[in-house]
Amino acid sequence: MKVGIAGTGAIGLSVARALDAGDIPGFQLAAISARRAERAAEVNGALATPVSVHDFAGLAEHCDVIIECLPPQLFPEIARPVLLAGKTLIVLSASQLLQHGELVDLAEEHGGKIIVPSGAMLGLDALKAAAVGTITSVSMTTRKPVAGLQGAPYLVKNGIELSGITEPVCIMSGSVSEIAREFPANVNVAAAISLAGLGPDRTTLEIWADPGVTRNVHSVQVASDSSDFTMSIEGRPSDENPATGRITAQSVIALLRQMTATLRIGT
Ligand SMILES: NC(=O)C1=CN([C@@H]2O[C@H](COP(=O)(O)OP(=O)(O)OC[C@H]3O[C@@H](n4cnc5c(N)ncnc54)[C@H](OP(=O)(O)O)[C@@H]3O)[C@@H](O)[C@H]2O)C=CC1
Ligand SMILES: O=C([O-])CC(=O)C(=O)O
Repeated sequence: MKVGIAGTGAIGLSVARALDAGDIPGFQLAAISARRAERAAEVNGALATPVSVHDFAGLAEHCDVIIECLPPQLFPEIARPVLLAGKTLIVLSASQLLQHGELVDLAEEHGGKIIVPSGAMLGLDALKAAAVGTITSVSMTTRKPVAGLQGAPYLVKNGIELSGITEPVCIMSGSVSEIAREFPANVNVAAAISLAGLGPDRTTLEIWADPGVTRNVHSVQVASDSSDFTMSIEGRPSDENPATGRITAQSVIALLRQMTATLRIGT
């Protein structure tokens, strides 16, 4: 299958390299999309087999599977042409699905598929299994280094300055739906958890800026009629973007490998 990568930053570049190295059987990197021609040239320079560069419509036309690794606000621009063409869209900016439910309808109408990888989170398998029964509560806490939150629209709008903090500060708490509107680049994990479990209105979230952590730390507590469980992950930052955990790109590679695997483990 031909893969197109939209956005070649921390996640996109890592996945492009794995495809280029032949580490994902059954999938071939066919095209990329970049904001700047220099970036596209830089990425192609790092690949053994350079690929063509397209705009989003071109990726939709030339590829079977398109991996969205873009700044969150561009999500509808890539999702529309891909889903209209009935192709498969792998979504990293998962928070955007909460605001763009119409794109799921578009996929349904045109035979497109939307896949949200586990990304920087764990335990989506157990949560989906619990959701077959009755989940009573899902509560999540995310702690981030201050640098990972700088520039978030909510902080800018409310004039919240975090650079001098010496103690952890709870920046916002509420439902995932409420928080996703204010922190689009910081709640992809929470969005995926909510979509796998109780839904964004009933999944609660606290976001902390913590000067004592150097990694994103996500903890989730689940209560259900089949099981109660607690999950926690400390993601090591990627080299290219300290706000993005290194495991995120690895999760996409694992997802692609699983799509063609004979032996498949986990939900
Ligand atoms: N689901 C999950 O668990 C996780 C999801 N994410 C999300 O995944 C997404 C990607 O993350 P990450 O790779 O770290 O982000 P980066 O900022 O590292 O990369 C984004 C890339 O998109 C490029 N880009 C910007 N505009 C365009 C455009 N118009 N056309 C093509 N490319 C463009 C940027 O180029 P340039 O540098 O030139 O602007 C950059 O190379 C983000 O939304 C992030 O929030 C992140 C971590 C975990
Ligand atoms: O932990 C990460 O790598 C990124 C993150 O918080 C998110 O996108 O929700």
